[in-house]
Amino acid sequence: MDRVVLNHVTYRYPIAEENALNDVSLRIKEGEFCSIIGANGSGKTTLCNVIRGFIPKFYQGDLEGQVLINGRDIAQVELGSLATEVGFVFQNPFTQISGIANTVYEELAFGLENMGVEPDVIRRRVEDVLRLTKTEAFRDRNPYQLSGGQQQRIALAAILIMEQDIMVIDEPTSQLDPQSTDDVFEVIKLMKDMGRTIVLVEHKMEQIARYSDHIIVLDQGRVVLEGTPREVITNPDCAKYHTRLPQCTNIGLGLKKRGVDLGELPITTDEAVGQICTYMGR
Ligand SMILES: Nc1ncnc2c1ncn2[C@@H]1O[C@H](COP(=O)(O)OP(=O)(O)OP(=O)(O)O)[C@@H](O)[C@H]1O
Repeated sequence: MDRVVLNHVTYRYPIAEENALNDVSLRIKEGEFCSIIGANGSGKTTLCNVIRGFIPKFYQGDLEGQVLINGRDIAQVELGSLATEVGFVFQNPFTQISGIANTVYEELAFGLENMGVEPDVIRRRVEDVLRLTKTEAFRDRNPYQLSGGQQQRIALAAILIMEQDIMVIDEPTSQLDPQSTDDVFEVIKLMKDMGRTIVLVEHKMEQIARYSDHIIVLDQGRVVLEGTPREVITNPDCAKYHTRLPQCTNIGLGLKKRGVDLGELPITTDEAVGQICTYMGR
């Protein structure tokens, strides 16, 4: 089943001179990990805002085309109802924290309490999510006193607990160090393993190559490339759209130029290590 479908979506912000999205058509299947990449200003956040219904519900402007979430046209769906199907996390976790919870435990319980979920069920779900996201150590800490990486994991835990099908996650690691980035990707992978559909905007190509099922490349509001990580990353046009290739792919290309052919271009470190070992007869 397709969780997200866009048919010929074009959108222009109020008083903007250019369209932010131009005739975008795409499909994101149930359980798929789909990454959106592209240069600054290519329309990634705008696309996220379309999928979570903020365009056209909060943003005015001209929207053409059709957006289906779980088969329903969002033009006919209330934002409140959409919020039960689409969860989202954005770049700055600080802005996601409710500001009224004294502890991480209360922060995680907050959304469920608002929905009137039974206290026993809330306790069980909070415990489960703390365990699954390996954030038990923070349970009694004030969310504002956590580091950026820890806050981002709590922001992800807070949407995981809501049990929506579709997770829209926009540049969650842009302010994080490498270890925190890995921790955040582990939580996103956990969401995928739990069957959630992931729509991720990211610039970190190593992680995108490793975790995604599908990559969509945007350029000036258009879908210019899409496919599996291998199809997109090894496409010679990929770099043209101001996307960086994974380091191991660059190394593969560099070796090829010097006459060392490893076979298929590696897109992950593990692949590169395997190919180099084979080449060296190890
Ligand atoms: N609220 C707004 N009003 C008018 N124009 C906007 C608004 N938000 C974004 N835009 C414009 O729409 C286009 C797409 O912006 P968007 O933020 O979706 O790109 P992006 O790919 O997410 O960029 P980045 O990587 O910098 O976050 C840009 O030209 C941007 O200037």
